[in-house]
Amino acid sequence: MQRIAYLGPAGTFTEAAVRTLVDPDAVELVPAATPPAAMELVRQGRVDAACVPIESSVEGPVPTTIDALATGTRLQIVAEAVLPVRFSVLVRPGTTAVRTVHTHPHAAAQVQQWLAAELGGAVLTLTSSTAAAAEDVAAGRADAAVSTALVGERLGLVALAVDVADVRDAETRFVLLTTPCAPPEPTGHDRTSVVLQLANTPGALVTAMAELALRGIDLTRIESRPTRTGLGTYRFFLDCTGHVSDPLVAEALAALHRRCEDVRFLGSWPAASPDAGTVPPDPAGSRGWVAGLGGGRG
Ligand SMILES: O=C(O)C(=O)C[C@]1(C(=O)O)C=C[C@@H](O)C=C1
Repeated sequence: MQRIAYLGPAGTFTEAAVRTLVDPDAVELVPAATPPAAMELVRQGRVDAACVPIESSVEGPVPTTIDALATGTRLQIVAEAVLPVRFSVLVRPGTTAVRTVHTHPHAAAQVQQWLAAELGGAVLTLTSSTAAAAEDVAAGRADAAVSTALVGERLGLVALAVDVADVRDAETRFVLLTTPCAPPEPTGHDRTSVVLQLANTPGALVTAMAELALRGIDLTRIESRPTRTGLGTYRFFLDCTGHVSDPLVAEALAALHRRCEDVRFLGSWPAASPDAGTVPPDPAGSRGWVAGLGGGRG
């Protein structure tokens, strides 16, 4: 039976995400304390894959996830899920006063206005996940948790408020990671991701991005993170539409490989929403034209 690690404990949004990506009855789900810990289990061969949050529509990237993708042995994204994120504020039955609130940093950022308005005096403590926060409430270590309705039911907590979110329609993207493998077959609505290490020369980033732009490939996300080797030294995370087997994407990746000090391929996988678009298939037949020149044609 395949073993899949996820950001636990049971009841996190990440568990809900992994359940949409794999058949939960056909795999063993293994909770891990943090995204890097889940990813390390894959690197050590102790699980077959890991599901971790990577991006929130409100808070942007999940730094621990993307840093762990850029360092250590390479892992590859093979699938993604995008889930709507709505929080419940959970307390033990009979709670009358809330002096302490526990939650995950991304959840805190998504409910800060609500917390200020409704539980202004309460002290906020950050936890490794929303489910860990709910476990703290059940164990009496906190008065309230910003968490999921599901985990509240599991732990016998009651909701002080449901559907709490400063920003309506917030979503989080989760990815399923494995050791390097042949990417899933292209679907026509795929996403490709790389991490670039660029020389510190004028125009290095803009020329790297131009390799995508000139080929009509849509850049869907760009992120920079410090390499931690000195001030002002960053690596860049680029997501674009298309699949490594699309000739234009392959050409762009080859060009990036020539231009950059290092390119780490993070995978090509089916996009969760079809808005990922497609990459033009070389409509002018330019590749065939060049190939023909070698044979004296054209
Ligand atoms: O704590 C959880 O339930 C998670 O799955 C993590 C996570 C995140 O890292 O963004 C997922 C979605 C919410 O935005 C809050 C927390």
